[in-house]
Parts: sequence; C-alpha cells; structure tokens
Amino acid sequence: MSKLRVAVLGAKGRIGSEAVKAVEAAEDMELVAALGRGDTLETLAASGAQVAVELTTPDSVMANLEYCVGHGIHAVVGTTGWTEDRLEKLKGWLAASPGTGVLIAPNFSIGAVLTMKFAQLAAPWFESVEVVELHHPNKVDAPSGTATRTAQLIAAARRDAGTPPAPDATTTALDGARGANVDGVPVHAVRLRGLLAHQEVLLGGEGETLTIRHDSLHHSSFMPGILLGARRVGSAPGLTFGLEHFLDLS
Ligand SMILES: NC(=O)c1ccc[n+]([C@@H]2O[C@H](COP(=O)([O-])OP(=O)(O)OC[C@H]3O[C@@H](n4cnc5c(N)ncnc54)[C@H](O)[C@@H]3O)[C@@H](O)[C@H]2O)c1
Ligand SMILES: O=C(O)C1=N[C@H](C(=O)O)CCC1
Repeated sequence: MSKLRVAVLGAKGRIGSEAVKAVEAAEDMELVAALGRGDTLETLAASGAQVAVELTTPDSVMANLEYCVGHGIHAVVGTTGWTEDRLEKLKGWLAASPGTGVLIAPNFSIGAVLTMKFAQLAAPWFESVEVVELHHPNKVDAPSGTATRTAQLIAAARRDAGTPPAPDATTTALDGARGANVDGVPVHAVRLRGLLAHQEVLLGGEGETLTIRHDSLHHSSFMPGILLGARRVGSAPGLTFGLEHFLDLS
C-alpha cells in the first residue's frame, strides 16, 4: 500500500520538530517536506504532499492554508489564533476547492480533548465556572487556543441549558484581575518557566467544587492526535474544528 505523503510546516519549532519525528516514525507515512520560516511554499506542490501539518505561528497560518487549500492539499492545523473572521475566510477557500479537508485542532492531546468534553458536560450543573490555563513563557498568544475553545464550549452548554450567569460581586478590579472574558467565562493565563501546557476548569456550586485538570508534560502528547488527523482529514472535505470529531466523541 502506498504511504501517505505528509509535509510539516513549522518543522523547526517546538511542536513541529516533534511532528517531523512522529511522521518519520509512522510506517504508513512518508515525510516529503519539512518547511521552516522563509522556505517557499512551492516545495509543497513539488513534493506531491497530500497532507500538510501546519504548526507555525498565528501570523503565518493563513497564507500557508490559502496555498494548501488552493492546491488541493489537505491540512491538519495546530496553530492558534482562530477568530470568526479567519474561519470565514478559510471556509471561502474551501468552498472553492471541493474535496479538500482542513482539520483545526485547538489541542491534539486526548486528555485535553476529554477535558473540554467533561467541562461541557459539567458546566450547566454548577453556579460558577472559570478556566485557568498555564503554559511555558515562550508562548506568544494568550489565552491559549485550548482555553478559548473550552470557554466557548462551556458558554454554549450553559446557554443551551438556560444556566444563569455565574455570580460575581466584584465592583472594583485592577485591569485583568478577573481574567479575559470569553463568552462570559473568565479565562486566566499563567506563563511560567518549567511548564509546557496545562489547564484547569474550576466549577463551583453550593458546598462543593469540581476541578478538571489536564497536563501535557511533553510535546509527544500531541503526536497521536496529529497522526490521526493526518490519516483522517482526506476523507473529511471542508472544515472540521476539533479533534473530537475524528474520535467519535461527538
Ligand atoms: N493544537 C495543539 O495541540 C498545539 C500544541 C502545541 C502548540 N500548538 C500551537 O502550535 C503553534 C506553534 O507552537 P510552537 O510552540 O511550536 O512555536 P514555535 O515558535 O516553537 O514554532 C513555530 C515555528 O514555525 C516557524 N514558522 C513561522 N512562520 C512560518 C512559515 N510561514 N512557514 C514555515 N515555518 C514557519 C517558526 O520559525 C518556528 O520555528 C502555536 O500556535 C501553538 O499554540 C498547538
Ligand atoms: O505550547 C503551546 O503554544 C500550546 N498551544 C496550544 C494552545 O494554545 O492551546 C495547545 C497547547 C500547547
């Protein structure tokens, strides 16, 4: 059987370099290109890549995806920075390239995907909910893509269930003291040397609290999700947002 031809964008980065190793080690895949900043995207088409794994930076991801989708190359995207505007633009490119698939995964680790699922399930049952994400200090964006998505899913679950807003008597606060407001859910971002990627969802009700915590201790935690995404994305034309859709969790 022929191997899946995979390219990695952001190949010299923290997660990209790990993805290069994972693709090289996968028996059903061939690494056909490994691009860093400044390398020409034409290498992708010339290499015959079927899937591009996009692990660059929020300022690079759109141009890379425009090229991939325009050339019918499926993409598995871990890069953060997704706004409604960006998603609409991407959907426009995909509409013009029927058959091409893009998976955007705010987090490729199974534990983080399950954290989001558990948080969604628990959110309507507690008066209060806040998200704390903790990352390495080299991370350029805050809050994390995972925390933003988690808060959005929590907010949607509470809205669907008719849960009232969380109580909060704060009338005076230093800027930022109550975190960022993501769809009404406070999200707090910690940057600390020694950490990689961690998240807590704190839920509180009368006389009880529930804490859902996930820790990615090594970039290897993201690799099974990336490889799964690369294997599945070609059979999922259009945009898929969230690895859970390939895990049959939703
Ligand atoms: N979804 C997930 O599970 C997951 C996990 C970890 C990191 N991330 C995200 O992945 C992205 C990368 O994270 P990182 O920690 O590896 O960052 P990093 O800065 O270590 O790596 C990014 C790399 O991309 C390169 N790059 C920038 N523009 C490029 C371009 N146009 N073409 C090719 N390469 C380019 C940079 O030079 C750098 O080497 C971030 O957005 C991060 O939040 C996602
Ligand atoms: O290290 C990073 O940067 C990470 N980014 C993603 C995010 O913003 O959620 C996933 C976790 C690691």
